[in-house]
Amino acid sequence: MRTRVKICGITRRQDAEFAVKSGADAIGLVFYEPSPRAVTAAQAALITAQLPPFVAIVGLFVNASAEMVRQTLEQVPLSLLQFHGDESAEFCEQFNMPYIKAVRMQTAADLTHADMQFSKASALLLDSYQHGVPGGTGQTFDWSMITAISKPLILAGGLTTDNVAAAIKQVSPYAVDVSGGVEESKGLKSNNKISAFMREVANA
Ligand SMILES: O=C(O)c1ccccc1NCC(=O)[C@H](O)[C@H](O)COP(=O)(O)O
Repeated sequence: MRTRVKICGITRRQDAEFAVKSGADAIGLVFYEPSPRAVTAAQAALITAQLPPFVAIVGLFVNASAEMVRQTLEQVPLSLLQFHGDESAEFCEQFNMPYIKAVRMQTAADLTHADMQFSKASALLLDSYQHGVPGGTGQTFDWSMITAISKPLILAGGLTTDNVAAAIKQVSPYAVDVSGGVEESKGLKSNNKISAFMREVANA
């Protein structure tokens, strides 16, 4: 099966459109103010306004209030929610929307525990653990910690054109998620890097 691609941390409309034109299955919008990739709901509405159908628009939240998630949902046509903080399963499930739970991998047990705890998640997204940094670290983690789970697995954390083929070969994820690896500078994506990344995934 083809490996899906999500390009996360999009802050400009032209980057969203180029990602989709290049074959990305999903784009991610970061609704977490301390991030250099943060967007407001109003910006996100503009970024996504002209996107074609059948592309998933994923809204990323880190320990946001339920009210903030609801307000964002009112303004942005999100297909999926991504929770990248310490949210409980109960919190994630209250919006009656499909959701992805991010797991910051320190040990293999983190994955098996999250698989059970977030039994209603559409997928688990595995990211690198770095103390005090919720995500977008640009760091890989030890993929040998990954074991089979009961739901689709999205591999993230430090993926680039140089390592994504090896990652797919070793992990066989449902999808890969990239942010820093396709940027020219924080928050600004590079068309050349997106094209090269998509080529590597297609050939993997
Ligand atoms: O991108 C951020 O700044 C960010 C901040 C807080 C939580 C998550 C964040 N990003 C998540 C992602 O973009 C990716 O899903 C993932 O962390 C991989 O990022 P990267 O290692 O840069 O490819």
